[in-house]
Amino acid sequence: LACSSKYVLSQMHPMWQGPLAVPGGDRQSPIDIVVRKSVFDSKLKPLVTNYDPQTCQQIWNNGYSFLVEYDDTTDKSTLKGGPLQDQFRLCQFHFHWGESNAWGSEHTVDRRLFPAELHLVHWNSDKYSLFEEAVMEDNGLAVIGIFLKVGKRHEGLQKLVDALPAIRHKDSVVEFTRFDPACLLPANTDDYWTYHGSLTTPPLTESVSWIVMKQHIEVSHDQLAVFRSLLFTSAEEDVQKSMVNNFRVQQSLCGRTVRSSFT
Ligand SMILES: N/C(=N\S(N)(=O)=O)N1CCCC1
Ligand SMILES: [Zn+2]
Repeated sequence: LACSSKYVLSQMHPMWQGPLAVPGGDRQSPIDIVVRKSVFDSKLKPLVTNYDPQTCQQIWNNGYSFLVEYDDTTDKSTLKGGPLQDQFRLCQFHFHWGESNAWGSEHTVDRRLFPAELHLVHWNSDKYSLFEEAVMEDNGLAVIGIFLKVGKRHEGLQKLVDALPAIRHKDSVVEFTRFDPACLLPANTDDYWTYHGSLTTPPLTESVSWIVMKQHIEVSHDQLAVFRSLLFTSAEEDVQKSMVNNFRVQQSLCGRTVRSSFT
């Protein structure tokens, strides 16, 4: 992928409407994290998350993934520390996964694919007053990426899995309350990689400080199978398409440095 051109065509997943010209295009996501090329930065701090389960509002199928949305009208669920200078507000989290356990994540580590990846999306509430503003700015967003591996059942995830059959079709939404996203964080949140990148779905804006956790979480095969029972398509459409492989292809690093918080 040419990194110098003003506009690059991003190889969007076939499910997405054709190639999309992306402004700038030299700090796109996801990427492969080449561990031996990452640079340890001793100034990187531990992440500080402060999530209030009372701000959890709804879960819905947006036709790309399913999202759990939080009330971000106040600073009740926040992220700070890590590589961040400011305080960020949690607005939603969602996942990307494959049709098989062999692939599904957006980021890779030394080309290693995981069956799924969780993204917790936050926006800079010190500098902006709405997500929609922050999404256009260099330091507007911070997304925590967490890899999922197939193994033991994730008890905290089950409440979310049980809600999925109610949002099988695109644009379906159900109330979803009192869910603490902290239960989805790995035990160790001190070890992470961080780099400047973009959203991995439209509008693909280059406004994201990515924080990719080194430690994965485990979910059961059956829990992932329920993710795959979701549909890309709305109830009215004649042909129903399984919601799988909703990940973007890897983008060029274009000279960026990935920093690590650990040696
Ligand atoms: N692509 C996105 N997040 S991601 N996959 O880059 O974390 N989003 C699109 C609008 C809100 C978040
Ligand atoms: Zn995502």
